[in-house]
Amino acid sequence: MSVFVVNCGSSSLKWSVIDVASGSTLGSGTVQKVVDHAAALADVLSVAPLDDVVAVAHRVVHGGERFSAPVLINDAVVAAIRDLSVLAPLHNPANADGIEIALKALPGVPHVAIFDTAFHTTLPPRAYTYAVPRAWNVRRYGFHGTSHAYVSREAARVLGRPVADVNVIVLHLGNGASASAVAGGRSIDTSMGLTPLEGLVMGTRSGDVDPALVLHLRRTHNLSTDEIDAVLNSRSGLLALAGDNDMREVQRRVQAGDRAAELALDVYCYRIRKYVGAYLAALGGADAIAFTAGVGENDPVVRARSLAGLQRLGIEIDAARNEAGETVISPDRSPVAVLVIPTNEELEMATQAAAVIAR
Ligand SMILES: Nc1ncnc2c1ncn2[C@@H]1O[C@H](COP(=O)(O)OP(=O)(O)O)[C@@H](O)[C@H]1O
Ligand SMILES: CC(=O)OP(=O)(O)O
Ligand SMILES: [Mg+2]
Repeated sequence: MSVFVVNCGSSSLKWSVIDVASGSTLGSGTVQKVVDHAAALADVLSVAPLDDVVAVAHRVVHGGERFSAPVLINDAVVAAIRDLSVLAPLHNPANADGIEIALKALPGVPHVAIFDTAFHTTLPPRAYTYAVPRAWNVRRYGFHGTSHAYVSREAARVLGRPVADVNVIVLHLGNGASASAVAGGRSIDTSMGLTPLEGLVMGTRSGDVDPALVLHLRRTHNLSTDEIDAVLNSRSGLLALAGDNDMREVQRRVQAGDRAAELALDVYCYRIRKYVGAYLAALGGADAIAFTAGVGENDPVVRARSLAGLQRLGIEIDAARNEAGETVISPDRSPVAVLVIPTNEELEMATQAAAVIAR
């Protein structure tokens, strides 16, 4: 029994076929620079091992107030996902396109939507409430929830303790990046907000800025709302500071003595450190800090710089373990375990989709 997992992004289509019982990947791939989602999916369908597929699991970034758990997809669900595009302009339109195309191509199996926001529906009001008029009906949602859920559970497993007993700070550092504070398996705070723009510095996104920056840009640079949106989401972050959104290239430039790249790296890591401090306080102490996703899993420099100087808080990294990318990169005596845990959003999605169709 396998599940076809689809992550249809704005510029790429990632897919895998996961055998749910064993957790093994029967096939996977990424189509980069997708312009025509229908053509890209048709290509994938011709190579993916779909014989035993019992469901299709679709990643959907924004579930808004409406979706707090995975759902079987029907026309109303697709329409609601499209309606949420204003809150995730980089993600939801492509997610919805992918679903519609896959529904046509694979009409014989149930399709399930898995929402990035779902894991964070446990946030308490004090964490999700912005101090703005209630009538605006805005709040923080949080994203990358599938990854934060999987990695926080894996962290407890590595520590050999029940999920309910451990506090974990998860640092998901991929193209998008977010931190979360997970207490006993429940997300109690996370760095992304109403949209996936808030929080950490990302490849092309600014993360936290003074909200008055937007007003300033409108007034003094005469930029339109759409222009500001495009700059903060697609032309900020590492790309704006270092000239490239890929951390590997930023590191190459740092090595070559590029001062702009050095500052970009410094800003990126310092922002992570501030969130670690905030979440240590929010949790009242953590048992583990887990790095995950492309940068978190592969970049020892970012891991070391983000947590440098935190020995007094019980946080330390063993240089050799960090360089080797071991699972536990803190010294054995360390009160807070620092972990490198490869995320597996595909397995998590497949498992959740299988649970939905079993109901
Ligand atoms: N060896 C590496 N060192 C530093 N950064 C890396 C490395 N490998 C991948 N990355 C970074 O990971 C990012 C992609 O992360 P990933 O989790 O795959 O992203 P996505 O959000 O698309 O799933 C790339 O933009 C790249 O900057
Ligand atoms: C929500 C989000 O930022 O997703 P991604 O990292 O895939 O861009
Ligand atoms: Mg990823």
